[in-house]
Amino acid sequence: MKDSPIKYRLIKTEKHTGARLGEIITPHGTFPTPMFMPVGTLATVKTQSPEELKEMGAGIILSNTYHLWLRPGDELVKKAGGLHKFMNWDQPILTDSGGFQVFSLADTRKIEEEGVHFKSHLNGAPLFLSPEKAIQIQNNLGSDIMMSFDECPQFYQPYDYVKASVERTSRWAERGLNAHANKDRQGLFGIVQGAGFEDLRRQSARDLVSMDFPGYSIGGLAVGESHEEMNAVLDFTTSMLPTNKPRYLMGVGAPDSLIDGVIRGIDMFDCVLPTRIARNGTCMTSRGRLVVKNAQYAEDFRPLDENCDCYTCKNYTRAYIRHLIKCDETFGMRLTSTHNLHFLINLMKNVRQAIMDDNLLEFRQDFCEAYGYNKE
Ligand SMILES: CN(C)CCSCc1cc(N)cc2c(=O)[nH]c(N)nc12
Ligand SMILES: [Zn+2]
Repeated sequence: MKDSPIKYRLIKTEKHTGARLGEIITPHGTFPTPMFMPVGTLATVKTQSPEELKEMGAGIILSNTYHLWLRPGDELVKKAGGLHKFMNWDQPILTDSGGFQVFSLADTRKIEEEGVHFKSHLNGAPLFLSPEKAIQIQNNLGSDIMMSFDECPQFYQPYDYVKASVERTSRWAERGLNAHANKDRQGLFGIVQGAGFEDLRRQSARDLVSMDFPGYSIGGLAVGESHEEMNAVLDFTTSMLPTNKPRYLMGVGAPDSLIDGVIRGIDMFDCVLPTRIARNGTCMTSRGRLVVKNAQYAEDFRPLDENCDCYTCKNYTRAYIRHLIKCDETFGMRLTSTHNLHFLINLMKNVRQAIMDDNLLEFRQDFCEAYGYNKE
């Protein structure tokens, strides 16, 4: 896409892996890659203010087409001046297309060439999403990076089902591109599907690359397959994509998956993990997961992570946070969410440095040993 508002600048490739250091330029600012993107499904990254997100180095956040279409409605957000104004976030925003939520949330859905008929997960009302509708909603939201409407098949679906699904997703991508109203202000990514089948991933990538999207998402992963299966798909998929465009691995992930995705040439990641596990007091630390609710921390007056410089670790102890979580105090979830988001954003900062220093594999070895991953 010649005049796309989304530009990728490749700065350096890491000497021993497929990892790359880059930056993505958008109408709302530029962010470095590889980057972890906090998820703000309902126009808020749960418990965090925009100022706190900027403070911790969040370069871009996610929001969600399906959820915002249902509540408060994309027309309302448009009337408010778009998502940036509505949620007081003046940096880049990426929205998913709603496809995934229809397949993961909605009851009784019927997939047709035209689009998907399903029932609202909120009140059971009949709904219909098509590629054109998904693009129109994202145009109304005004996100900087939009996603094509796709089907995310389960990883273990039979070959013939996945083949038909990939071919329909490619047709949907083209329809979405034709329906895109703000090509000068919003970039649209194609989403590569194909489950674990190399030839179907190649067919999907070839179809989408021929449409010249400004960036490409790798979908259909982080849907229950093993870590090894995900890595195997990435091993052959990223090389099918152009090197001068960003690659976004959707729905990933845990610290080891982020590092392994970067090694295989991924630039962008998103996952609800940090805020989701924070709500029940589970924290990611440099020494592995710590469930602060556990009794062993009742009189532990150390920070969650003695190697962390986040607001939570600089000011509060495990004992205090455990007390708040046990009493269902909202501030407890705020503190654990702050720490977990900071942990993944900071991990990506350290990974970018390791790419600069050409020692990403040593970094991975040290990180995984300290975290307790029994890596080979
Ligand atoms: C906030 N996030 C949970 C939502 C953004 S990522 C959602 C998401 C996650 C995963 N794993 C696969 C896919 C996929 O194949 N297609 C789409 N459109 N979205 C996906
Ligand atoms: Zn911390």
